[in-house]
Amino acid sequence: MTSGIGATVLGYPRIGPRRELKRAVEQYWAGRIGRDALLATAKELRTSTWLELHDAGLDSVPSNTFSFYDQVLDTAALVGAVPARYRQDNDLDTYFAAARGTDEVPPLEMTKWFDTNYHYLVPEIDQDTVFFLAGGKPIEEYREAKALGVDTRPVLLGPVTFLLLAKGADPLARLDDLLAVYVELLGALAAEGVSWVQFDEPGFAADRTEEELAALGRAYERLAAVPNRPKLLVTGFYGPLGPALPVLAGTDIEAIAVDLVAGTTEGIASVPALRGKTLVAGVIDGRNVWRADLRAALAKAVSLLGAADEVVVGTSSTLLHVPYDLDAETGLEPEVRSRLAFARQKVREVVLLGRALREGATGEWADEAVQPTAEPRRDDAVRAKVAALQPADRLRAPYAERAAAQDASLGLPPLATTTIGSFPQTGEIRTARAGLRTGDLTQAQYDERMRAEIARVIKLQEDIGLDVLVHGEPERNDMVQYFAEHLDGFASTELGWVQSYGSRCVRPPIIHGDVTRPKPITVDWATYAQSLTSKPVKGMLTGPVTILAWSFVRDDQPLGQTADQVALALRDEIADLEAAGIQIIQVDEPALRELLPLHAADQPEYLEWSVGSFQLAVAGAAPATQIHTHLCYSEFSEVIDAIDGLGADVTTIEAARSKMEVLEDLRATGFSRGVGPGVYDIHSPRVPGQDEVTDLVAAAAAAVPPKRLWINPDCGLKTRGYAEVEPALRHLVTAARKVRETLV
Ligand SMILES: CN1c2c(nc(N)[nH]c2=O)NC[C@@H]1CNc1ccc(C(=O)N[C@@H](CCC(=O)N[C@@H](CCC(=O)N[C@@H](CCC(=O)O)C(=O)O)C(=O)O)C(=O)O)cc1
Ligand SMILES: N[C@@H](CCS)C(=O)O
Ligand SMILES: [Zn+2]
Repeated sequence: MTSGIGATVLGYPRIGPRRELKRAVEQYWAGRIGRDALLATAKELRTSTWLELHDAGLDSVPSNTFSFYDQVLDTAALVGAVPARYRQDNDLDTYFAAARGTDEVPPLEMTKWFDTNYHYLVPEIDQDTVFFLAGGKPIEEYREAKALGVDTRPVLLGPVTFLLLAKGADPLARLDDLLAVYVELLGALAAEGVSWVQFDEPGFAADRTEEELAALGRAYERLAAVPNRPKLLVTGFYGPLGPALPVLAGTDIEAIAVDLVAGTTEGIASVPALRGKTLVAGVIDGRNVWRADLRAALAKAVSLLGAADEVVVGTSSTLLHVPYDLDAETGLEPEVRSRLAFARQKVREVVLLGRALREGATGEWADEAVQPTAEPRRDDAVRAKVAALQPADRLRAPYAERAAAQDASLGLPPLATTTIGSFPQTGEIRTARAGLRTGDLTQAQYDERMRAEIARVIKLQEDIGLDVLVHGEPERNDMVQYFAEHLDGFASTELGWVQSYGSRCVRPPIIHGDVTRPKPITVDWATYAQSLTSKPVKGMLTGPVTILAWSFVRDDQPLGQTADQVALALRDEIADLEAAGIQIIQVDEPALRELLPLHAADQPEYLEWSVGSFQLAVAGAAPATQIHTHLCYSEFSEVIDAIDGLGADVTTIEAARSKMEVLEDLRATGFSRGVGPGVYDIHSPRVPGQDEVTDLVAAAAAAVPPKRLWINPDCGLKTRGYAEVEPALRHLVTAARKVRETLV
């Protein structure tokens, strides 16, 4: 009755413990290393991952979790669905062209991967897409691991989720054609001697229609019917599988993995078709960094014994979203460290639990399970403030009153031009920050360099002719981490890198206790910038929802309570900026959509606390202070009402990359305040031509009254270089002027 799968993790980080892949890929793009050197780095990373997971004692080790950029693009490449316009001399360059665009063609659209801070490239699938087995990545990686003595379990993005994530005319209608490729692939994997294959179907952790559920059932019936195939494990992480669980259980696959952190054990035992299958109980949190309560996790797994033929232990999701190794961190306070587990530590938790489930809760497991953990930092003053909050604390003056006060004090033209905040993070800026870290620069020397950079950026914006300026955020390593480093209740890591998209990584801070602001954070930089120009300079803050979304958040109290603590800190910061003479303040909330629960039933509660915390942060601002917010990286149609509810005076939003699709949503909701749909896609190195930007500005002007329309890029410019940014911003300002001239 052994399943042969046993304790396992559903996926693993791939960027490298020291971001080796990021460096190699970026050097390859810059032409500084060749293809062989890049491939060698990739191989070393895969090798060390497989050996580490194998040596740690996992019963089954996943493969094909490596990616040069994104697993969804990998899947498109595997099934021959990379659009022909990206074709280059070789497959690797075609792949990177689709990810990053070329001088001639923009890249594939990129958007949020479920409710995470990872971003995937959106496949384009329609009736003309010709699917075929175009690559052998899963087979090659299986062979590579086998040569090291590790018999792995290839992981594939499931065919139904792949189509659900695609854009085009009814991608799901192409399921049968796509399945033919998966069938061929399963045959090829079987011929290699593969014993298990994992199919990820996270699309089914969200609400799905009957038709989509039927497609899921049909897909796995078909794959299970392949003769002499490997055994099939289907996963559905980031939430409960809900009605998809009986559908999958009704097929002839061998195993199903359930997320028992975002979901519960409820209802699982009542799916009779699970008997005869293996259930991978995802009891170790793949998304957060808290050390598991091993006894509670074991109890959860034990409660499912009998629900299936066999129950084994796993992570709740892939470990892609957590850092590699807690042991690499040297600066964490012992109390905080005692509460944490990163990917490597989670593997150990899985191994220990697997043994405890099989052999009994004794020995090493028992010792580990009773290790004490520290209590979270407590601040009674902030707790009392949150407890005493009233609805009025989240209310601003009516918009009409605010708009009149702002018109009078700011006097901005129609189609006012601005940027989203950051200017390029140049090598010099990053070297200066590295110098501050190592002691090569004193704090005073570092501050001086940042001021010089701010002065340069202000002069450049004046020269380009922008209407509302920014200080450029040179002093920020990241828009969330920077604030975390200046607030109490947060911890930062040195090497806790997590992939955000492609080669771009973040180090999510850890909110381990009550949050307070010891002193003003941004005021000196903003006032210095304002002192250099007569144009208004926007103060720049990150909002409470985004700070939570891009951090690892304590799980011992409701998220709304933690968000309100962060909001109170930001409210004090806004008061200090206003007092220092800053008239426009932007509070970025790019992650508002990201945290939206996947199930509609859970969404109202989320929207209440998230919108409420933003309102709490900004509601202390005077009517004449113009509050901007900025959103990007997502489809926003689902939360357009919530965006309205934030009560910002101006909302800048990503639009260029999706060719202004958001304008239709804005029109449909009757959005009545200032809005800046992005007219420059900053995710691509490509500089948009003058006519292209002018066309986008004209399209925006046709959809939004000129007085309320702002002209800006899609997002901040920190990932770009000046060679691209300067001409693009000049095109943007010229486009705004041209369209302004057409207004009567
Ligand atoms: C807007 N986005 C963000 C998201 N999440 C965030 N937490 N932050 C965001 O801005 N999610 C959605 C989007 C898209 N995502 C990203 C994510 C990441 C980047 C990005 O540019 N990341 C940088 C790292 C930024 C950083 O922390 N920089 C530090 C350290 C820099 C560094 O590598 N230093 C070197 C030494 C210096 C040198 O020689 O260069 C080192 O440590 O070895 C800093 O500036 O101090 C990345 O490089 O991946 C963009 C959008
Ligand atoms: N102010 C930030 C927002 C990014 S979403 C920036 O400009 O980088
Ligand atoms: Zn943005």
